[in-house]
Amino acid sequence: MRVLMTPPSPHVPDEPPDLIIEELSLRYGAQVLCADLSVTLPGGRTTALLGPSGVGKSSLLKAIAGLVPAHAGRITASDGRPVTDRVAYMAQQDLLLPWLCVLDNVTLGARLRGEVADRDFAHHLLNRVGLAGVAKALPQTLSGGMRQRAAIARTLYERQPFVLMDEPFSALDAITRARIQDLAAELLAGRTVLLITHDPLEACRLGHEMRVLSGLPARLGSPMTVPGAVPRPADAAAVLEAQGALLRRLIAEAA
Ligand SMILES: Nc1ncnc2c1ncn2[C@@H]1O[C@H](COP(=O)(O)OP(=O)(O)OP(=O)(O)O)[C@@H](O)[C@H]1O
Repeated sequence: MRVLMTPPSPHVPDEPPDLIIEELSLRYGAQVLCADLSVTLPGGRTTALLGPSGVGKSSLLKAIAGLVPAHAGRITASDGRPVTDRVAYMAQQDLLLPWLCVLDNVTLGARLRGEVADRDFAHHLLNRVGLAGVAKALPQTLSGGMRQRAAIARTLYERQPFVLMDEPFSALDAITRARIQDLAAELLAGRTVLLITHDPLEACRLGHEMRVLSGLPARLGSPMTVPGAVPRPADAAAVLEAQGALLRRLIAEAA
């Protein structure tokens, strides 16, 4: 029988590092996405990042992960250690390897690092995301939402101090989404998380702070916060109020 409680994570640092972005400039050829962008993502907290399509949210995430080169600027950790080799990154596309079963996709990072895979933890995660019955299935036999849950399990399996998630719950139905959001909040406690979402309610449920990226070149609005511990109940008055305020800010920024 698989354990039902989350095993203690050996990788949560005592003092989760801040992620510090200084004077960052990102470009694709002549297209300038951002210039002189500076922000500190607080250690051990989840920052929800919203903004119009095409503003550069995914590119920012990829730059932090080291997948897109910065034209100028610095991305560092407050503990002075490197960032890119301590990042768990979940892209918009699930990037599951089609020739590996779900379980082997979840433990892929360990295999790539030459570590012995923690199969108990992987099974635990698959159980928690509702995929215990398809651990041995190939990704192409799963629905879009199931594939996304497998990718979430793979990201949570990594237990890195920095977690970057690009619209991780977008393919999930409303009930599954709420359940997996709760699981993510539980397992991401103590991590420094940047979560891209287009859903103001999701941002207000999961974010210790919310930021809106807008404009060309893009700039970040001041942080918004909501009282209460995450994950916040979707129907809490403070969450609904913040959701409205966030939506108004998104509309104002788009005008
Ligand atoms: N590899 C690339 N080469 C050239 N241009 C790119 C590349 N990736 C993204 N872009 C462009 O950069 C801009 C920002 O894209 P990005 O995907 O970062 O935006 P986004 O805010 O994440 O959008 P969405 O919310 O739709 O996912 C867009 O104009 C996009 O076309």
